[in-house]
Amino acid sequence: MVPGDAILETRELTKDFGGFLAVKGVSLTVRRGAIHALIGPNGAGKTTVFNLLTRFVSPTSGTIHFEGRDITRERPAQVARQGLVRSFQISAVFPSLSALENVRVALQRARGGTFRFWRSERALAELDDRARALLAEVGLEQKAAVPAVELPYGQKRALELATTLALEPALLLLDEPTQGMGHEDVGRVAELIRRAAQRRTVLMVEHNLPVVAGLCDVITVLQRGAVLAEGSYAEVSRDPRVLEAYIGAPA
Ligand SMILES: Nc1ncnc2c1ncn2[C@@H]1O[C@H](COP(=O)(O)OP(=O)(O)OP(=O)(O)O)[C@@H](O)[C@H]1O
Repeated sequence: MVPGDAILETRELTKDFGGFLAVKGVSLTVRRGAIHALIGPNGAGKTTVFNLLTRFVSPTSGTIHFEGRDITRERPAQVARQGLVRSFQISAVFPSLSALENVRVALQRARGGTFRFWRSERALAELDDRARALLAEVGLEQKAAVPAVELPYGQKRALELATTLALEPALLLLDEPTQGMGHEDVGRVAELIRRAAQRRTVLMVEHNLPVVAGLCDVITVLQRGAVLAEGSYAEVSRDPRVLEAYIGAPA
């Protein structure tokens, strides 16, 4: 997908935690269809930006527009319903349920609002096609019957991704999707993100720079709460200010 119009725009987004400016005037444009990374040294404000976007935290000043609509003061659930969804925001994996059951529950929540225990087996079975399609999308079609607790770590993360995709995000926020993974799982998850991004926009916080280099169209570098640089990986990785922020010395 060629990145297009802006799906998300922040203007001068600022968060003051009792005198400490964790986010300072961040104006960020995420283009439709892009895989956009937010990187930066520890404490740069990446998580706070995510919390502002999902409305877990209210900005001190500035605005957030999603799909052209001002969501600056909306509630997290409203924002999620409009399609701005953070992985693990709503979905949680139930360990004793099978992979398929987990995705079915996520689909029910997305469609029905509340978890309706009284739904018949037959009604649940109707969700199976969609649930199986989502499992296939994350490469777990052979694991449908396996209880989530028995899946290895990388597959559990893939299942979490499937339960998030059940919410039909237009913009998927991923918070360090490869954190804590071994080399093999990192490659697999990167491939899953690439696939998921074929029909969606992705904004991710990621510390693994080779993953960012291989996956992301646009990279915004934050430092001390402000945007330091933005561009392709090739551009930002040779920017002396970025090198200095990461290495702590001029290039
Ligand atoms: N609720 C809070 N109250 C006060 N300070 C906070 C709060 N949340 C975050 N901060 C501070 O804001 C700064 C930015 O934190 P944030 O977690 O957004 O950075 P980050 O870029 O996500 O870092 P990391 O890569 O380590 O996760 C840090 O100095 C942090 O201590």
